[in-house]
Amino acid sequence: MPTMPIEKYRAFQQIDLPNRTWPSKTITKAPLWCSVDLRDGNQALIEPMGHERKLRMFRALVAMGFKEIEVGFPSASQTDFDFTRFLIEEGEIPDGVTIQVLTQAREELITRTFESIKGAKRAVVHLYNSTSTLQRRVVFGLDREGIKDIAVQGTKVVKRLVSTVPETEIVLEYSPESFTGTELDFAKDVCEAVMDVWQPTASKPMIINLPATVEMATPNIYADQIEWFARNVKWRERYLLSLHPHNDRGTGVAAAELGVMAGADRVEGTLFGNGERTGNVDVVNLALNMFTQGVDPELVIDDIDELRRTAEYCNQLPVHPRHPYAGDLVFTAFSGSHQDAIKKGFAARRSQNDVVWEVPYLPIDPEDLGRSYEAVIRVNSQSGKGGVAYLLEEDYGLHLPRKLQIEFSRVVQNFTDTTGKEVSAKDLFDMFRKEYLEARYPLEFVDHVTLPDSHATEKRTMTSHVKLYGSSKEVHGHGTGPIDAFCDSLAKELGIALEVVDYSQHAVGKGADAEAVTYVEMKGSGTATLFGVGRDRNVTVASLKAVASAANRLHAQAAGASVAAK
Ligand SMILES: CC(=O)SCCNC(=O)CCNC(=O)[C@H](O)C(C)(C)COP(=O)(O)OP(=O)(O)OC[C@H]1O[C@@H](n2cnc3c(N)ncnc32)[C@H](O)[C@@H]1OP(=O)(O)O
Ligand SMILES: CC(C)C(=O)C(=O)O
Ligand SMILES: [Mg+2]
Repeated sequence: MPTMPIEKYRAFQQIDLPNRTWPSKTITKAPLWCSVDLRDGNQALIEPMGHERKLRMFRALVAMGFKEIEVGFPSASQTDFDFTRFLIEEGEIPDGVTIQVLTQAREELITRTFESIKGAKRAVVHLYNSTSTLQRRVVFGLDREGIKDIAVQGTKVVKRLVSTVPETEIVLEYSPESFTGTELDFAKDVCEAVMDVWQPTASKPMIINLPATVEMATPNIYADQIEWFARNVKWRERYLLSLHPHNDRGTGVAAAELGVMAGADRVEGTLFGNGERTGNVDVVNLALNMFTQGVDPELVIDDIDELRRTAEYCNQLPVHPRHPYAGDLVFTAFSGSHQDAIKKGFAARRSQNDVVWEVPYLPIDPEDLGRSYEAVIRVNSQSGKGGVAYLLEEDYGLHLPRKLQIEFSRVVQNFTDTTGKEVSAKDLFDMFRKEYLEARYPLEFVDHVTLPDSHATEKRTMTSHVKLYGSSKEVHGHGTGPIDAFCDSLAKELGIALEVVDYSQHAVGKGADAEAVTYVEMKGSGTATLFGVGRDRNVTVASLKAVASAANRLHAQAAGASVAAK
């Protein structure tokens, strides 16, 4: 017994194209892009764009470098008509940019459409009628000839009206709407009939747009349909073959890519895939896919966050946090092993000065899209030491030794496991500060004086002022350096036995603001070691503070708590 009522559905029929060539093609050049945000995207919105939102979107599309922009369906709404007039009358359309307007193949609608484009230098008049078996039967109640006639009559009207806009160069675009549900021989028949009326030439080609109005099959089938069409429909050099994929099966981008491999010249789509139902094909996704293959996408997408804000404002719809390239979380790694690999990838790039982008788990350099690395690594309970260390390094300039990374990540893990929450870089630094830099109880280092030794040996005597359980004390120690001497004084005068196992130091900041950070790994009376960290403008003071930090942490550990947990 099937789990679902499969008897209600039929498999899409394969296309008979045994010698298909598209599977071995590579995309080496960007197609002509046409944005349909202001029409197809707009018609799918809960609240269609008004003038102000349309203009903001139009300007963003122009700034990106779109050369063709479908600005509306002027015969359908006064807003779209007025907007088209506004663009023309206010000189908003830069040279090299062509507006496109959609119309059904109905005379009164085409006439109104022509009224909307008067005065434009160039305009694509996009004529459509549905040709699929289903729509022929249930929507139009017409046979093939009847449907072809709608297309032919519509084209004749367009041709006749060209003389009403003498200052405008008209390009005809014809869409056999619901192409993917149309028999290929019939799509050919209709499109050739339209071409017979329009008489395109190689120097003045028309556009034939083959929409996956509804995505009905796997993307290879769409590619087969496109290749079949390009090979079998006459006058290939007299028309630009355009794709208009929708995303019903979630494969709109794949369909467009395979369609381009199959010979398409042009792609219609929207920013971030807004559009009817599951959307139109996402042109940003497509363009950036090309970019990651070293192909010039011929669209500027260097501030993807701003572009996303524009789309979200105009469409009044959010872009999903995991949306390819654009989502808030797509350049973010929470998981420990990914963070570790990304951190190493960045370090390798820095040391090798590589031109070619190769960082594990990051298919594109976020900086190319105007996104910073800051958000790349984020820390929650799934994260490891690498992510924690990365954030402290990137945001606070702290280069934690590897063993300290492991030690501190336990403190972080304890917190994230308990709260279940993400921790920001600032949270991490606060934890680090409390755990190490502010570990001042019971021992606080106050200051020190190093005295020249009267016996001219290598050792020196150092007097330090400390507080122990809040009481000021002066202690004296002997050693080859300040750390050595300080440990000596702590052991002899306060009974705190400490041994330095490892030591490292680096500067944070530059010039007058520079500070030293010292990390000391120390051993108390037991065998386990732990770290102390000190920070100060004075290099020696930073080291002595680090020793005190370690002493306090050993004390806290002996008492069964981390300093941060107190
Ligand atoms: C796949 C796509 O995205 S196609 C674009 C769809 N976009 C839109 O429809 C948005 C704007 N549309 C509208 O505002 C309206 O549909 C209008 C103003 C264009 C037309 O409105 P109406 O005149 O009320 O007609 P409606 O849209 O209901 O169309 C239905 C009629 O047009 C016919 N029709 C539909 N599409 C076409 C077409 N492309 N060419 C010719 N006739 C068509 C239908 O067969 C139907 O005819 P009938 O009334 O004789 O049964
Ligand atoms: C008007 C046509 C091209 C359309 O939007 C579609 O078929 O999806
Ligand atoms: Mg569409």
